Amino acid sequence: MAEVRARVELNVGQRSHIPAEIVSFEGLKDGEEHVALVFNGADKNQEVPLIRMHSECLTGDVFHSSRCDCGEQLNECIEEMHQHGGVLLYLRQEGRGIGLYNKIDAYVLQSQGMNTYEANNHLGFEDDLRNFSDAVLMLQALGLDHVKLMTNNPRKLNALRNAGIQVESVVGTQAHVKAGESGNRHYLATKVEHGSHMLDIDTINKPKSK
Ligand SMILES: Nc1nc2c(ncn2[C@@H]2O[C@H](COP(=O)(O)OP(=O)(O)OP(=O)(O)O)[C@@H](O)[C@H]2O)c(=O)[nH]1
Ligand SMILES: [Zn+2]
Repeated sequence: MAEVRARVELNVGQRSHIPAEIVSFEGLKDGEEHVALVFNGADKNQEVPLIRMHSECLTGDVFHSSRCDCGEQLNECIEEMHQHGGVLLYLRQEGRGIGLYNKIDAYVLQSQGMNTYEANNHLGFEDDLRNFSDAVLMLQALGLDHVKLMTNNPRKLNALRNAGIQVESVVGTQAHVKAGESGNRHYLATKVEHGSHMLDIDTINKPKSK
């Protein structure tokens, strides 16, 4: 069991124009400072709020790196939740759980020709070290057991369903394709082929059908 530690208002988004609340927790198990952003009081006002479990990506979320789509997904999610309400779980799972320095080592290998999963394996890590049990604790602490889930990753859906959270529907994020040699097309294609992500990279920056 986890519980809410503190909850306070702040404005977020690229122009700091979107009202939200940030929530911290007691009793999480990973030892990481995961937080939730709540939009429009959705945990209290909505029976089945939209949620997203966003894994931290410093290079994408903060620096908008061309190597991935994380920052664009984060902005898309914040805008969507501004419109419709929702709960964004920001999970401190940098590099799919291997950490920032290891991810940078993986980038070095990717620059030499490996794909994202091969690079992880070469460094001695599994494809994906994330588990979502703290995310489940956070949802439970917020009293959420019925949700709509924003993701393209079937592992996240399965993790919630296996933990007894009712996922009523899944909403995909857009394909945020960045062209060129330093772009993320290969990264996105690898996620589809190897990670079973439900992403149509030929829909470039258009909403997926839901
Ligand atoms: N190890 C490693 N991690 C990466 C790499 N690129 C991005 N990440 C991490 O991947 C995580 C995001 O996971 P993704 O697989 O892109 O997407 P997802 O969160 O599983 O799925 P969505 O919900 O659809 O976004 C973040 O923690 C990033 O830091 C990479 O090349 N190597
Ligand atoms: Zn990223």
